[in-house]
Amino acid sequence: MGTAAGPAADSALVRAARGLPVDRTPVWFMRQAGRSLPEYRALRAGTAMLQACQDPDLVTEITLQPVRRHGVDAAILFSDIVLPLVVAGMDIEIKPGVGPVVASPVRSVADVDALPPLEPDRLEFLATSVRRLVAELGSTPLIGFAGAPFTLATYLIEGGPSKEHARTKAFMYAEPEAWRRLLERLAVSAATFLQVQVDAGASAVQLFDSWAGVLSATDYASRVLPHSRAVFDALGDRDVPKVHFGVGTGELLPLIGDAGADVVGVDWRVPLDEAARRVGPGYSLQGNLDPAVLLADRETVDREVRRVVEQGRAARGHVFNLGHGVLPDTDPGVLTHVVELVHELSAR
Ligand SMILES: Cc1c2[nH]c(c1CCC(=O)O)Cc1[nH]c(c(CCC(=O)O)c1C)Cc1[nH]c(c(CCC(=O)O)c1C)Cc1[nH]c(c(C)c1CCC(=O)O)C2
Repeated sequence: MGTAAGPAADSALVRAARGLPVDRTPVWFMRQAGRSLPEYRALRAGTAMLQACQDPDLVTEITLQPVRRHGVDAAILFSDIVLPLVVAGMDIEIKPGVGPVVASPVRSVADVDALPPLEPDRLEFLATSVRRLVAELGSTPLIGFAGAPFTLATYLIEGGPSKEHARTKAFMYAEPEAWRRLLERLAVSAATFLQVQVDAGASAVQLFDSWAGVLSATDYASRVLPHSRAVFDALGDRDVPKVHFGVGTGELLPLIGDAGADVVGVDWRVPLDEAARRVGPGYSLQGNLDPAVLLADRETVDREVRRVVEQGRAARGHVFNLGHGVLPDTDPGVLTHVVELVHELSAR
Protein backbone atom coordinates (compact mmCIF):
# COMPACT_ATOMS: atom_id res chain seq x y z
CA MET A 1 0.00 0.00 0.00
CA GLY A 2 1.08 3.62 0.27
CA THR A 3 2.83 5.50 -2.45
CA ALA A 4 3.09 4.28 -5.99
CA ALA A 5 6.46 2.65 -6.48
CA GLY A 6 8.15 0.74 -9.26
CA PRO A 7 9.50 1.78 -12.64
CA ALA A 8 6.22 3.37 -13.83
CA ALA A 9 5.96 5.80 -10.89
CA ASP A 10 8.00 8.39 -12.79
CA SER A 11 6.33 7.77 -16.18
CA ALA A 12 5.06 10.62 -18.36
CA LEU A 13 1.46 9.64 -17.57
CA VAL A 14 1.96 9.86 -13.81
CA ARG A 15 3.98 13.06 -14.11
CA ALA A 16 1.47 14.82 -16.40
CA ALA A 17 -1.36 13.73 -14.10
CA ARG A 18 0.44 15.42 -11.20
CA GLY A 19 1.22 18.54 -13.21
CA LEU A 20 4.98 17.84 -13.36
CA PRO A 21 7.07 18.60 -16.46
CA VAL A 22 7.26 15.84 -19.10
CA ASP A 23 9.53 15.15 -22.11
CA ARG A 24 6.45 14.70 -24.28
CA THR A 25 2.70 14.51 -23.80
CA PRO A 26 1.61 11.00 -22.79
CA VAL A 27 -1.12 9.42 -24.91
CA TRP A 28 -3.46 6.47 -24.50
CA PHE A 29 -6.97 5.75 -25.79
CA MET A 30 -10.11 4.83 -23.91
CA ARG A 31 -11.20 1.41 -25.25
CA GLN A 32 -7.79 0.90 -26.82
CA ALA A 33 -8.08 -2.78 -25.91
CA GLY A 34 -10.93 -4.10 -27.97
CA ARG A 35 -12.71 -4.49 -31.22
CA SER A 36 -10.64 -2.14 -33.37
CA LEU A 37 -7.83 -4.75 -33.18
CA PRO A 38 -7.98 -7.96 -35.27
CA GLU A 39 -5.68 -9.68 -32.75
CA TYR A 40 -8.27 -8.90 -30.05
CA ARG A 41 -11.12 -10.35 -32.09
CA ALA A 42 -9.08 -13.49 -32.76
CA LEU A 43 -8.25 -13.97 -29.09
CA ARG A 44 -11.78 -13.27 -27.85
CA ALA A 45 -13.49 -15.61 -30.36
CA GLY A 46 -15.57 -18.16 -28.45
CA THR A 47 -15.26 -16.51 -25.03
CA ALA A 48 -18.00 -14.29 -23.58
CA MET A 49 -16.84 -10.78 -22.67
CA LEU A 50 -17.42 -11.13 -18.92
CA GLN A 51 -15.73 -14.56 -18.86
CA ALA A 52 -12.70 -13.13 -20.67
CA CYS A 53 -12.42 -10.37 -18.03
CA GLN A 54 -11.98 -13.01 -15.30
CA ASP A 55 -9.26 -15.01 -17.07
CA PRO A 56 -5.80 -13.65 -16.16
CA ASP A 57 -4.18 -15.11 -19.30
CA LEU A 58 -6.67 -13.37 -21.60
CA VAL A 59 -6.72 -10.15 -19.55
CA THR A 60 -2.94 -9.91 -19.66
CA GLU A 61 -2.65 -10.55 -23.39
CA ILE A 62 -5.58 -8.28 -24.41
CA THR A 63 -4.33 -5.44 -22.19
CA LEU A 64 -0.84 -5.67 -23.72
CA GLN A 65 -1.97 -5.79 -27.37
CA PRO A 66 -2.50 -2.02 -27.86
CA VAL A 67 0.71 -1.21 -25.97
CA ARG A 68 2.74 -3.39 -28.33
CA ARG A 69 0.95 -2.25 -31.46
CA HIS A 70 0.60 1.50 -30.88
CA GLY A 71 3.35 2.36 -28.39
CA VAL A 72 0.84 4.12 -26.14
CA ASP A 73 2.14 5.56 -22.86
CA ALA A 74 -0.23 3.58 -20.65
CA ALA A 75 -2.11 0.30 -20.57
CA ILE A 76 -5.68 0.15 -19.28
CA LEU A 77 -6.82 -3.05 -17.66
CA PHE A 78 -9.08 -5.13 -19.87
CA SER A 79 -12.25 -5.37 -17.79
CA ASP A 80 -15.70 -3.78 -17.74
CA ILE A 81 -17.53 -1.45 -15.42
CA VAL A 82 -20.20 -4.08 -14.62
CA LEU A 83 -17.62 -6.72 -13.59
CA PRO A 84 -17.78 -5.97 -9.82
CA LEU A 85 -21.55 -6.54 -9.96
CA VAL A 86 -21.10 -9.80 -11.86
CA VAL A 87 -18.45 -11.05 -9.44
CA ALA A 88 -20.81 -10.20 -6.57
CA GLY A 89 -23.30 -12.60 -8.14
CA MET A 90 -25.65 -10.46 -10.24
CA ASP A 91 -27.03 -11.86 -13.49
CA ILE A 92 -25.63 -9.45 -16.10
CA GLU A 93 -24.59 -10.16 -19.65
CA ILE A 94 -22.81 -7.98 -22.21
CA LYS A 95 -24.69 -8.28 -25.48
CA PRO A 96 -22.44 -7.55 -28.48
CA GLY A 97 -23.39 -4.26 -30.12
CA VAL A 98 -25.74 -3.42 -27.23
CA GLY A 99 -23.89 -3.33 -23.93
CA PRO A 100 -24.62 -4.59 -20.42
CA VAL A 101 -28.07 -6.16 -19.91
CA VAL A 102 -29.32 -6.80 -16.36
CA ALA A 103 -31.67 -9.77 -15.86
CA SER A 104 -33.51 -8.28 -12.84
CA PRO A 105 -33.35 -4.49 -12.87
CA VAL A 106 -33.45 -2.51 -9.61
CA ARG A 107 -36.87 -0.88 -9.33
CA SER A 108 -37.67 -0.75 -5.60
CA VAL A 109 -36.21 -0.22 -2.15
CA ALA A 110 -36.34 -4.01 -1.64
CA ASP A 111 -34.30 -4.53 -4.82
CA VAL A 112 -31.63 -2.19 -3.48
CA ASP A 113 -31.46 -4.03 -0.17
CA ALA A 114 -31.23 -7.38 -1.95
CA LEU A 115 -28.10 -6.45 -3.95
CA PRO A 116 -25.29 -8.88 -3.12
CA PRO A 117 -22.14 -7.30 -1.62
CA LEU A 118 -18.79 -7.72 -3.37
CA GLU A 119 -16.56 -10.04 -1.33
CA PRO A 120 -12.92 -8.96 -1.80
CA ASP A 121 -11.73 -12.58 -1.71
CA ARG A 122 -13.52 -13.17 -5.01
CA LEU A 123 -11.08 -10.78 -6.70
CA GLU A 124 -8.00 -13.01 -6.70
CA PHE A 125 -8.21 -13.18 -10.52
CA LEU A 126 -8.03 -9.38 -10.63
CA ALA A 127 -4.96 -9.13 -8.38
CA THR A 128 -3.27 -11.89 -10.40
CA SER A 129 -3.99 -10.11 -13.70
CA VAL A 130 -2.67 -6.78 -12.42
CA ARG A 131 0.49 -8.30 -10.92
CA ARG A 132 1.32 -10.09 -14.16
CA LEU A 133 0.68 -6.98 -16.20
CA VAL A 134 2.79 -4.75 -14.00
CA ALA A 135 5.67 -7.23 -14.31
CA GLU A 136 5.32 -7.33 -18.12
CA LEU A 137 4.82 -3.59 -18.57
CA GLY A 138 8.00 -2.43 -16.83
CA SER A 139 8.14 1.37 -17.07
CA THR A 140 4.74 1.64 -18.84
CA PRO A 141 2.03 2.43 -16.28
CA LEU A 142 -1.11 0.33 -15.89
CA ILE A 143 -4.33 2.28 -15.34
CA GLY A 144 -6.85 0.50 -13.13
CA PHE A 145 -10.50 1.50 -13.39
CA ALA A 146 -14.01 1.19 -12.06
CA GLY A 147 -17.44 2.49 -12.98
CA ALA A 148 -18.71 5.36 -10.82
CA PRO A 149 -21.83 4.78 -8.69
CA PHE A 150 -24.14 6.86 -10.91
CA THR A 151 -23.23 5.20 -14.21
CA LEU A 152 -23.54 1.73 -12.66
CA ALA A 153 -26.91 2.73 -11.18
CA THR A 154 -28.16 3.66 -14.66
CA TYR A 155 -27.51 0.12 -15.93
CA LEU A 156 -29.05 -1.48 -12.82
CA ILE A 157 -32.20 0.66 -12.93
CA GLU A 158 -32.73 0.84 -16.70
CA GLY A 159 -31.83 -2.85 -17.11
CA GLY A 160 -29.53 -1.97 -20.01
CA PRO A 161 -28.17 0.92 -22.03
CA SER A 162 -30.45 3.96 -22.30
CA LYS A 163 -30.45 7.40 -23.90
CA GLU A 164 -32.72 9.42 -21.63
CA HIS A 165 -32.01 7.64 -18.35
CA ALA A 166 -35.58 8.55 -17.41
CA ARG A 167 -36.19 5.59 -15.06
CA THR A 168 -32.92 6.36 -13.30
CA LYS A 169 -33.86 10.00 -12.75
CA ALA A 170 -37.40 9.07 -11.70
CA PHE A 171 -36.00 6.67 -9.08
CA MET A 172 -33.52 9.33 -7.91
CA TYR A 173 -36.35 11.86 -7.37
CA ALA A 174 -39.05 9.51 -6.06
CA GLU A 175 -36.93 7.35 -3.74
CA PRO A 176 -34.17 9.59 -2.38
CA GLU A 177 -33.39 7.30 0.54
CA ALA A 178 -33.17 4.14 -1.59
CA TRP A 179 -31.14 6.11 -4.15
CA ARG A 180 -28.66 7.11 -1.48
CA ARG A 181 -28.35 3.50 -0.25
CA LEU A 182 -27.91 2.23 -3.81
CA LEU A 183 -25.14 4.69 -4.61
CA GLU A 184 -23.47 4.02 -1.26
CA ARG A 185 -23.36 0.31 -2.01
CA LEU A 186 -22.05 0.87 -5.52
CA ALA A 187 -19.38 3.18 -4.11
CA VAL A 188 -18.21 0.45 -1.74
CA SER A 189 -17.88 -2.13 -4.51
CA ALA A 190 -16.14 0.34 -6.87
CA ALA A 191 -13.73 1.22 -4.06
CA THR A 192 -12.98 -2.44 -3.36
CA PHE A 193 -12.35 -3.01 -7.06
CA LEU A 194 -9.92 -0.08 -7.24
CA GLN A 195 -8.14 -0.93 -3.99
CA VAL A 196 -7.33 -4.44 -5.25
CA GLN A 197 -5.91 -3.01 -8.50
CA VAL A 198 -3.75 -0.39 -6.78
CA ASP A 199 -2.52 -2.81 -4.11
CA ALA A 200 -1.49 -5.21 -6.90
CA GLY A 201 0.55 -2.45 -8.57
CA ALA A 202 -1.65 -0.27 -10.84
CA SER A 203 0.02 3.16 -11.30
CA ALA A 204 -3.14 5.26 -11.73
CA VAL A 205 -6.91 4.82 -11.57
CA GLN A 206 -9.76 6.12 -13.69
CA LEU A 207 -13.32 6.33 -12.40
CA PHE A 208 -15.73 6.28 -15.35
CA ASP A 209 -18.92 8.24 -14.75
CA SER A 210 -19.77 7.96 -18.43
CA TRP A 211 -23.41 9.07 -18.23
CA ALA A 212 -23.20 11.76 -15.50
CA GLY A 213 -23.60 14.40 -18.21
CA VAL A 214 -27.35 13.72 -18.33
CA LEU A 215 -27.73 15.42 -14.94
CA SER A 216 -28.09 19.08 -14.02
CA ALA A 217 -25.19 20.50 -12.05
CA THR A 218 -27.48 20.86 -9.02
CA ASP A 219 -28.57 17.23 -8.99
CA TYR A 220 -25.05 16.04 -9.80
CA ALA A 221 -23.59 18.03 -6.89
CA SER A 222 -26.09 16.89 -4.28
CA ARG A 223 -27.09 13.36 -5.33
CA VAL A 224 -24.09 11.92 -7.16
CA LEU A 225 -20.79 13.67 -6.47
CA PRO A 226 -20.64 12.71 -2.74
CA HIS A 227 -20.75 9.04 -3.74
CA SER A 228 -17.99 9.41 -6.34
CA ARG A 229 -15.95 11.23 -3.72
CA ALA A 230 -16.45 8.27 -1.36
CA VAL A 231 -14.83 6.00 -3.97
CA PHE A 232 -11.74 8.19 -4.28
CA ASP A 233 -11.58 8.76 -0.50
CA ALA A 234 -11.55 5.01 0.05
CA LEU A 235 -8.17 4.87 -1.67
CA GLY A 236 -6.78 6.47 1.49
CA ASP A 237 -3.02 6.84 1.40
CA ARG A 238 -2.62 4.92 -1.87
CA ASP A 239 -0.83 7.72 -3.65
CA VAL A 240 -1.75 7.13 -7.30
CA PRO A 241 -3.12 9.76 -9.72
CA LYS A 242 -6.90 9.69 -10.00
CA VAL A 243 -8.70 10.40 -13.28
CA HIS A 244 -12.43 11.14 -13.41
CA PHE A 245 -14.28 11.08 -16.73
CA GLY A 246 -17.78 11.43 -18.12
CA VAL A 247 -19.36 12.25 -21.49
CA GLY A 248 -21.22 15.53 -22.04
CA THR A 249 -20.00 16.98 -18.75
CA GLY A 250 -19.32 20.53 -20.01
CA GLU A 251 -21.65 22.03 -17.41
CA LEU A 252 -20.27 19.75 -14.68
CA LEU A 253 -16.57 20.47 -15.26
CA PRO A 254 -16.30 22.96 -12.38
CA LEU A 255 -17.60 20.21 -10.03
CA ILE A 256 -15.98 17.01 -11.25
CA GLY A 257 -12.55 17.67 -9.75
CA ASP A 258 -14.20 18.15 -6.34
CA ALA A 259 -14.86 14.44 -6.24
CA GLY A 260 -11.16 14.03 -5.55
CA ALA A 261 -9.60 13.73 -9.00
CA ASP A 262 -6.14 14.87 -10.07
CA VAL A 263 -7.11 14.66 -13.73
CA VAL A 264 -10.45 15.63 -15.26
CA GLY A 265 -11.38 13.78 -18.45
CA VAL A 266 -13.07 15.95 -21.07
CA ASP A 267 -15.10 14.89 -24.11
CA TRP A 268 -14.78 16.60 -27.51
CA ARG A 269 -17.54 19.19 -26.93
CA VAL A 270 -15.46 21.61 -24.85
CA PRO A 271 -12.03 22.71 -26.16
CA LEU A 272 -9.28 21.98 -23.64
CA ASP A 273 -8.33 25.63 -23.11
CA GLU A 274 -11.94 26.40 -22.16
CA ALA A 275 -12.08 23.19 -20.07
CA ALA A 276 -8.96 24.35 -18.18
CA ARG A 277 -10.81 27.56 -17.28
CA ARG A 278 -13.87 25.63 -16.14
CA VAL A 279 -12.05 23.09 -13.94
CA GLY A 280 -9.78 25.74 -12.46
CA PRO A 281 -6.15 25.40 -11.36
CA GLY A 282 -4.98 22.31 -9.54
CA TYR A 283 -6.13 19.74 -12.08
CA SER A 284 -4.62 18.17 -15.17
CA LEU A 285 -6.82 17.40 -18.17
CA GLN A 286 -7.28 14.25 -20.23
CA GLY A 287 -8.74 14.23 -23.73
CA ASN A 288 -10.29 15.15 -26.06
CA LEU A 289 -10.08 14.24 -29.76
CA ASP A 290 -13.49 13.31 -31.16
CA PRO A 291 -13.29 9.52 -31.80
CA ALA A 292 -15.22 10.07 -35.06
CA VAL A 293 -12.35 12.21 -36.40
CA LEU A 294 -10.29 9.01 -36.65
CA LEU A 295 -12.70 7.85 -39.38
CA ALA A 296 -11.95 10.97 -41.49
CA ASP A 297 -9.09 11.72 -43.94
CA ARG A 298 -5.49 12.02 -42.73
CA GLU A 299 -5.39 15.81 -43.15
CA THR A 300 -8.37 16.23 -40.83
CA VAL A 301 -6.89 13.82 -38.31
CA ASP A 302 -3.60 15.72 -38.25
CA ARG A 303 -5.27 19.14 -37.99
CA GLU A 304 -7.48 18.03 -35.09
CA VAL A 305 -4.62 16.30 -33.24
CA ARG A 306 -2.58 19.50 -33.58
CA ARG A 307 -5.44 21.58 -32.20
CA VAL A 308 -5.94 19.29 -29.19
CA VAL A 309 -2.19 19.28 -28.39
CA GLU A 310 -2.10 23.07 -28.60
CA GLN A 311 -5.23 23.68 -26.55
CA GLY A 312 -3.97 21.13 -24.01
CA ARG A 313 -1.06 23.44 -23.19
CA ALA A 314 -3.53 25.61 -21.25
CA ALA A 315 -3.84 22.89 -18.62
CA ARG A 316 -1.51 22.22 -15.68
CA GLY A 317 -0.76 18.86 -17.31
CA HIS A 318 -2.23 17.11 -20.36
CA VAL A 319 -2.82 13.44 -21.03
CA PHE A 320 -3.78 13.09 -24.68
CA ASN A 321 -6.80 10.82 -25.23
CA LEU A 322 -10.01 10.65 -27.20
CA GLY A 323 -13.15 12.38 -25.95
CA HIS A 324 -14.71 8.92 -25.52
CA GLY A 325 -13.83 5.34 -26.48
CA VAL A 326 -12.31 4.10 -29.75
CA LEU A 327 -15.08 3.29 -32.25
CA PRO A 328 -14.99 -0.35 -33.41
CA ASP A 329 -14.54 0.65 -37.10
CA THR A 330 -11.38 2.65 -36.43
CA ASP A 331 -8.34 1.68 -38.53
CA PRO A 332 -5.69 0.66 -35.97
CA GLY A 333 -3.03 2.24 -38.20
CA VAL A 334 -4.59 5.65 -37.57
CA LEU A 335 -4.28 5.12 -33.80
CA THR A 336 -0.58 4.32 -34.16
CA HIS A 337 -0.16 7.42 -36.32
CA VAL A 338 -1.86 9.61 -33.69
CA VAL A 339 0.51 8.34 -30.98
CA GLU A 340 3.52 9.21 -33.15
CA LEU A 341 2.13 12.62 -34.08
CA VAL A 342 1.33 13.60 -30.48
CA HIS A 343 4.84 12.60 -29.42
CA GLU A 344 6.40 14.56 -32.28
CA LEU A 345 4.30 17.71 -31.69
CA SER A 346 4.89 17.76 -27.94
CA ALA A 347 8.60 16.78 -27.75
CA ARG A 348 10.58 19.23 -25.60
C1 LIG B 1 -20.16 2.56 -20.14
C2 LIG B 1 -19.04 1.56 -20.07
C3 LIG B 1 -19.14 0.15 -20.26
N1 LIG B 1 -17.88 -0.39 -20.09
C4 LIG B 1 -16.99 0.62 -19.82
C5 LIG B 1 -17.70 1.83 -19.76
C6 LIG B 1 -17.09 3.15 -19.41
C7 LIG B 1 -16.37 3.72 -20.55
C8 LIG B 1 -17.24 4.31 -21.59
O1 LIG B 1 -17.94 5.29 -21.30
O2 LIG B 1 -17.19 3.81 -22.73
C9 LIG B 1 -15.56 0.52 -19.52
C10 LIG B 1 -14.72 -0.38 -20.31
N2 LIG B 1 -15.11 -1.48 -21.04
C11 LIG B 1 -14.00 -2.06 -21.59
C12 LIG B 1 -12.86 -1.37 -21.13
C13 LIG B 1 -11.46 -1.90 -21.41
C14 LIG B 1 -10.31 -1.13 -21.41
C15 LIG B 1 -10.13 -0.17 -22.56
O3 LIG B 1 -9.53 -0.58 -23.56
O4 LIG B 1 -10.53 1.00 -22.43
C16 LIG B 1 -13.30 -0.30 -20.36
C17 LIG B 1 -12.49 0.78 -19.68
C18 LIG B 1 -13.96 -3.25 -22.46
C19 LIG B 1 -15.14 -3.56 -23.26
N3 LIG B 1 -16.46 -3.47 -22.89
C20 LIG B 1 -17.24 -3.91 -23.90
C21 LIG B 1 -16.43 -4.33 -24.98
C22 LIG B 1 -16.92 -4.92 -26.28
C23 LIG B 1 -17.34 -6.34 -26.06
C24 LIG B 1 -16.72 -7.30 -27.00
O5 LIG B 1 -15.61 -7.10 -27.49
O6 LIG B 1 -17.40 -8.32 -27.25
C25 LIG B 1 -15.10 -4.12 -24.57
C26 LIG B 1 -13.84 -4.44 -25.33
C27 LIG B 1 -18.71 -4.01 -23.86
C28 LIG B 1 -19.41 -2.83 -23.32
N4 LIG B 1 -19.47 -2.49 -21.99
C29 LIG B 1 -20.18 -1.33 -21.85
C30 LIG B 1 -20.61 -0.92 -23.15
C31 LIG B 1 -21.43 0.30 -23.44
C32 LIG B 1 -20.12 -1.89 -24.06
C33 LIG B 1 -20.22 -1.87 -25.58
C34 LIG B 1 -21.23 -2.80 -26.12
C35 LIG B 1 -20.99 -3.01 -27.59
O7 LIG B 1 -21.03 -2.03 -28.37
O8 LIG B 1 -20.76 -4.17 -27.97
C36 LIG B 1 -20.36 -0.63 -20.57
